Amino acid sequence: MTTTSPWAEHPAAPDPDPDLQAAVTELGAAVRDLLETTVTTTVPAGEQAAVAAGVRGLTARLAAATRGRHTLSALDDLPTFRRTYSPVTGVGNGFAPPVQFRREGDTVVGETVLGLRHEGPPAHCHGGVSALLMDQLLGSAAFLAGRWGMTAHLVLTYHGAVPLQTPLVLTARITETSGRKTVVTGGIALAAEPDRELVSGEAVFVSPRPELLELYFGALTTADGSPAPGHGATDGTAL
Ligand SMILES: CCCCCCCCCC(=O)SCCNC(=O)CCNC(=O)[C@H](O)C(C)(C)COP(=O)(O)OP(=O)(O)OC[C@H]1O[C@@H](n2cnc3c(N)ncnc32)[C@H](O)[C@@H]1OP(=O)(O)O
Repeated sequence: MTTTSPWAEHPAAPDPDPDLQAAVTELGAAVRDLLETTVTTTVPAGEQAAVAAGVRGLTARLAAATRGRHTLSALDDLPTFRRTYSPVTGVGNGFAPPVQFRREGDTVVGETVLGLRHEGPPAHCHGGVSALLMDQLLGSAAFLAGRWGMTAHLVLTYHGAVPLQTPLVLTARITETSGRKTVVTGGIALAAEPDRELVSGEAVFVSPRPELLELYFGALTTADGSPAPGHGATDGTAL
């Protein structure tokens, strides 16, 4: 398979600690419920203030040990793009629906249901959240075909409002490949009406030239402090 991923030739990390994976997944789910409930609750002010104090106490417990932005989580792996905290697919990210994408022939498909934490117009998805989903969907289609890249161009058309709390289907396919560039199209539709796209779009993904890879990712380390696969230790001048 032709690949444009700078990490594809590096060995995948071993499977993560199952206890940590389970705990992170459960914490992500609990925070997801919390986020959704904070934007839907109608309990009185005093009760909300009391809950806020409790949440701050829990946050302090988690803050006892944290990582910086140049350190991958212990659950993540670049060669396989295991990304636990993605705002779209990450089981550990409470904002994420989360949605998982899979290949079906030459198409990439994902199903999801959005919540009120994703609201823009009342009862409907925020246009920026649709863009977030589309970026990840189209990027995943490139990745699942072995062609990783960063988003260089993303154009969307909003044909119809995307309802919350309603099953959705996301589909995408590659339309063109050339050198480091991959062009992908796709859309979001109701699961009940998969042929009528509410959002459609096209994106160009470009695997960055080596100088940019070094600038963006040169300082990355794995959770144990080793240089991330594909990157040597740097002087820390990466962005
Ligand atoms: C499971 C994993 C799933 C992953 C999904 C992830 C989805 C989310 C992805 C993201 O959010 S990435 C974050 C948002 N994007 C960025 O921050 C990228 C910012 N832009 C850049 O860093 C650079 O512009 C970029 C790396 C995209 C390209 O820089 P390069 O210097 O490597 O590209 P270069 O100028 O050499 O062009 C290489 C090819 O791409 C083409 N190209 C570059 N920019 C383009 C553009 N904007 N539109 C169309 N084509 C473009 C360019 O014409 C050329 O085509 P040809 O080879 O045919 O001549």
